[in-house]
Amino acid sequence: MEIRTLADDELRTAQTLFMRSLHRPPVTDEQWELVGRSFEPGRTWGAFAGDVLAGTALSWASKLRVPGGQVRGLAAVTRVGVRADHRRRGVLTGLMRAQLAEVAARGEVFAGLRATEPVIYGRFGYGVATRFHTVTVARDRAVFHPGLPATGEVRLLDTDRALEVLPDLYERIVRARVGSMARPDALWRTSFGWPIGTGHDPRIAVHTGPDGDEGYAVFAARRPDAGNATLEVDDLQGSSPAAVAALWRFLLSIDLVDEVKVLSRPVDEPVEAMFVDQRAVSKVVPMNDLWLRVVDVPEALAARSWGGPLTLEVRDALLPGNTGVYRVSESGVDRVDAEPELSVDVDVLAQLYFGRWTVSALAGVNRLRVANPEAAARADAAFALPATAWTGTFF
Ligand SMILES: CC(=O)SCCNC(=O)CCNC(=O)[C@H](O)C(C)(C)COP(=O)(O)OP(=O)(O)OC[C@H]1O[C@@H](n2cnc3c(N)ncnc32)[C@H](O)[C@@H]1OP(=O)(O)O
Repeated sequence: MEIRTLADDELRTAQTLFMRSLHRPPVTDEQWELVGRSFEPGRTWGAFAGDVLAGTALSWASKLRVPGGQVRGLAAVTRVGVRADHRRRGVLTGLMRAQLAEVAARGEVFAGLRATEPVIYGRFGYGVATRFHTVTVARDRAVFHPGLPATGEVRLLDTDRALEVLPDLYERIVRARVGSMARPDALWRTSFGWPIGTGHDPRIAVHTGPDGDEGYAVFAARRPDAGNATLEVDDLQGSSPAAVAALWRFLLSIDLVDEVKVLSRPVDEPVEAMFVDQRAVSKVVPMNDLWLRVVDVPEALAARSWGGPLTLEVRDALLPGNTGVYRVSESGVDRVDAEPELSVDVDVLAQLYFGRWTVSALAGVNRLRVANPEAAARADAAFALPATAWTGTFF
């Protein structure tokens, strides 16, 4: 099997392979006009069995905001697929190894992805780092609490104008949010259900408050055969609770709608508390958000804030340069020759990094090793975050 980055004239074959692997038809010529521009140079991998392209994976250059507020390079991995007649022969394994080496060579500290199936990526060192809630509100019960902020105005934008407004607005909104990622241009253009023949017809609402644009929602109506529609909101972002509330007010004011379903909200957002009758929130479904791979362990440890000192061992079979014992604290990170208080595999580090789990919780199910109960408490304090992380971007 030969594994190498693809040339420009091989990208459409790779796109077709990926679409087929998700049981979707190849892109049309018209769609390719758009999709063809969403590959970043030198970042699309192919695995060849003889002349046949058997598998592919790509990444986009992005950035991730870590605990404490610093940002570091993130390879946003997507369009992973292996031909149905070449599965379970190590094609993905070869692609993942090559891609991780590439990401490390680029100096990107993290790789991240959204997984179709949770069993695929743990073996390559990825772990679920953040979670989100899909929230559905029934319109007939949705009476807002009288104290809920009601500020500003909402206007609808067409797609072209939205592509000018939303990228900057998004970057401003997430500036303070730990776990958020920068959205590559390709993502805005292709992965947002923009009308590229999917039958999806998204509309865009922007909220303006006293200081200008403060939030937006991208939504589309799914109409059942009989009755009113469900408004499916693919993306809702606001710079403050007031901006988010204003967008909920707008979405729930739209006629011929039974319910509003927002795909991704932070797990600690008090949506129920917006309503007089909290049963207005008819469904909350917890989901995996970002699958994280720490590619450069010392840099990732140095970039984030710590709630206390800790001696931590990390084991990484695929990128063995990461394996070692680290002393972390607010004043920095050193490799040390010492007995660790906590030992983790690199996929477990990903699950601790943004506070998805506590060390004590994972010790209870043997996903890591702590030297003693006091060490578990110290490690909990070291990893603790003041606020829940949320990524909230699909790619
Ligand atoms: C970020 C994204 O783009 S997510 C999209 C991922 N793509 C898809 O889901 C499309 C459909 N699926 C596929 O194309 C392929 O089945 C892939 C990419 C998931 C796996 O590719 P393969 O080349 O078959 O994987 P590979 O042979 O390297 O498997 C490595 C190991 O993972 C296991 N594995 C891989 N996929 C799965 C799965 N879906 N379920 C269970 N085990 C799996 C294999 O059994 C193998 O384990 P083993 O070495 O113990 O036997």
